[in-house]
Order: sequence, then C-alpha cells, then structure tokens
Amino acid sequence: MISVDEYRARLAASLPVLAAERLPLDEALGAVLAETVVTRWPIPLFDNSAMDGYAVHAAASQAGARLRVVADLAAGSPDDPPVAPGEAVRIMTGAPMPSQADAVVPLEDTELGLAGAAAGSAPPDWVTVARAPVVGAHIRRAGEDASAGEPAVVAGRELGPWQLAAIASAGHEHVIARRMPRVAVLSTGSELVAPGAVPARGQIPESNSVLVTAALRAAGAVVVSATVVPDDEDSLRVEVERTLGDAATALDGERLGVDAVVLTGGAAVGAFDPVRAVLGAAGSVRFDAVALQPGRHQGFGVIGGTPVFCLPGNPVAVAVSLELIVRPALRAMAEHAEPERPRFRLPAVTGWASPAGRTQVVPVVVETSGVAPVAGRASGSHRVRSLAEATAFAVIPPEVGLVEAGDLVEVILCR
Ligand SMILES: Nc1nc2c(c(=O)[nH]1)N[C@H]1C(S)=C(S)[C@@H](COP(=O)(O)OP(=O)(O)OC[C@H]3O[C@@H](n4cnc5c(N)ncnc54)[C@H](O)[C@@H]3O)O[C@H]1N2
Ligand code: MOO
Repeated sequence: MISVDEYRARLAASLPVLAAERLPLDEALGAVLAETVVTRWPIPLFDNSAMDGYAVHAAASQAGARLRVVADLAAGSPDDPPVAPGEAVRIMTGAPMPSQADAVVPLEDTELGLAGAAAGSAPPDWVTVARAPVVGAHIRRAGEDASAGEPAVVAGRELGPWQLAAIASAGHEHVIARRMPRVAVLSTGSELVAPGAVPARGQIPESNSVLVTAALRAAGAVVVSATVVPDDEDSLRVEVERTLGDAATALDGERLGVDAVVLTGGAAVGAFDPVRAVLGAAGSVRFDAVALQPGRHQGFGVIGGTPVFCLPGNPVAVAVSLELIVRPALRAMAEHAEPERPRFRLPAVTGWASPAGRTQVVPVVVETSGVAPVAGRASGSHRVRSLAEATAFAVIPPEVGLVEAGDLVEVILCR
C-alpha cells in the first residue's frame, strides 16, 4: 500500500501543464491567471469625494458657517473649479476633488440636508454647515488602494468575480490565463441504468457520472462528455480510444479535445472489471492500493499526454477521490497556486473508529459545536444517500485508530 501523500506526489510529478491563453474578461471566469496583472494607474485614479455633499476648506467650515456655492461637480466631470475659504463646490460621489478644497461636508451635515441634491436640482446659492468636517473628511485618496505598477492580481490566482473586477479597475480587458481542464467522464458497470429508469433485479441507477460531472464543473472544469460503458473490454476499449482520440482533434480552430479523463468503477480486483485489463495492459496506467478509506483502489497514467484517473466504483469512494486526488490535480494542471482547499481544525462532536494505517475520510455535518459523521456512522463507501447530508470531509491520519469526542480533527469544507 502506498500513502495518500506519496500517491498524490507521484501524480503531481507527471501532470502536464495546460497552455495559457489570452482571454477577454468575460471569458475568464474560473480560469487561473498565468501572468500577474499590474495596475496601469493608481487606484483610485485621483482624489475624489466619497459622499454626495460639498467640497470645502475645513478651516472655514465650522458649524453654522454659511458658504457660497460656486460650482457643481458630477462624477465624470473634468473640471477643477477654484474654491476659496468661505466657498463650497457641490460635489457628487466619485467626482474629482477640487484641488483647492481639503474636506467634504456630506449633504446630511448641512442645514438643507438631502434636499440639497434632489434629482436634477440645481445647486443652492448658499449652504449652511451643520456639522464641521475635519481636514481630509470623505476624500478617497489617489492610490490608496494600489499604486501604479503594483500587482492587481497575482499569477496563480483563480479568476472569480472579485479578481475580474480588480483587473478591470487596473485598466485591462484581457488576461493571460489557463482555463481549467476539459474532461471526459466514463462510468463503467453493466449493472447501471439511467437515473430515471426502473432497475430490474441486479441493476442500480447510475450516479457516479452525475457526481463526477457536477464535482468537476463545481471545480471550474469543463465536462465535454459523460458516458456509461458496460463491463466488457471491447466496449471500454472503443470508448477509451474514441475519448483519447478526441484529445488530438481540433476542428475550425475550436479546441474539441479533452485534457483529462476520469473513469469510475472496475478499479478493484473483480472478475468482470475491464478497466484494469484495458488501461493497465497498455502499461501507461498504473493501479495501486492507496492507504485511503474509502478510495483504496486507484489508477493513474498519462496516455499520449492526457492524464487518465481511474477511481473505484463505490460512490463515497468516488467523492473522496475527487476531493483528494482529482480536483487538486486538475487545478495543478492550470497552475493554480493553491490546488487544495484549506483545512480547518474542528472538534469531533462524537467519536468513531478509524482504520489503522490508512487515511480515513469521513463525510461530516458541520454543527456549531463541531463535526459529526453523517447519520452517526463513519464508514460506508456505498452510502450515496447519506452523502447528501454532508457538507465537509473530516480527514483522519493513518496513525489515529480512534477519534474521541472533543478531539480536534482536520476538516475540508466542500460547500
Ligand atoms: N475482494 C475484494 N473485493 C473488493 C475490494 C478488495 O480489495 N478486494 N475492494 C472493495 C472496495 S474498497 C471498493 S471501493 C470496490 C471498488 O470496486 P471497483 O472499483 O471495481 O468498482 P465496481 O466493482 O465497479 O463498483 C463498486 C460498487 O459501486 C457501484 N457502482 C459502480 N459504478 C457505479 C455508478 N456509475 N453509479 C452508481 N454506483 C456504481 C457498484 O454497483 C458496486 O456496488 O471493490 C470492493 N471489493
Ligand atoms: O476503498 Mo473502497 O474505495 O473503500 O470504498
């Protein structure tokens, strides 16, 4: 048996890195930044008002001061009107500060209150300060968020809504990034019927391709196909060749191919399991017993440059393998700086036994007092329904044989 860490390290060493592309921002969601984006200018670009109100000289704007309104500034205005002590410029949020003013009195701090900026209204001729500002009040300073040339988003970051907004603010409409892999999913098993079909004796609804597809999509990968193959070598061989053949196919400049393949089932030792026979025979996929529970039977290889992951068939084992092995690998292929989800330490609410010498991964519910195994039981790699209640995995190291109530355990929040 090989440890989980050793197995993962071996995969990491042979994973290919995907090519970086130049992507417009509206196609970059979920991609991983390949080149750090630096701001073209300071953010904010210029000193501007944080409030709708009046730009003033603070020293001449004590409570009760009556100021003459000499100009009106909307956001987007290029004007820089002069303003002397005893004068005010009506200013809206985001408008550049007049260079001679040193504070903003919000509408609410004037006697006229919010009426001083009713929609479409002209500024009043005079404004009376109700509450004196301090120097610098309500001014957003140029460069206080970032200076010009500073990194806006660093390479290795996944581009989510927050990162994309930062890049746009930094003055860029394209990024150099790696999209997450395109993956083909193959579920093997002669017992499998479509989820809506009524199973005959011996048959079960097919759920692994649903699980794998959804988990990969949630990880930002693109699932190009999800196919169910019966347990016979010829069918599987045809399907694998077709899938891997796609990897090389490109038509009309469109990338049709797959970057990775994920199979489920047939990874153990069963008499009718064709996965080992078909993929192991070529010598490029190596099957291992990994010290992981569930998820003992794993296969991995790179065929013609395409990584192929063979996961065991039991649904909870599939969920565990996706989280600990496949997801980090796919993120690493896109050069994600953090391929793994963070782990937290939380107390166990109840105790449970863990197999000696194997890393145990337990679907848990997270409560205010800590974590508890779903339905009160730690193991059961077939229990796909109980998986629905879990929101996290507890990861118990090989040397721990018994988790006791109150023990701190490592937890990966999965949603
Ligand atoms: N003699 C041994 N038997 C088993 C061992 C072992 O070491 N020695 N390991 C057990 C463990 S652990 C696992 S996990 C399974 C793994 O077996 P396979 O990877 O060959 O998977 P299958 O036999 O194809 O299926 C296992 C189980 O999962 C159900 N299944 C499979 N595919 C799907 C699907 N797409 N949707 C829903 N359910 C699926 C399948 O019906 C089986 O019940 O082997 C143990 N046996
Ligand atoms: O290892 Mo199996 O993958 O325990 O259910």
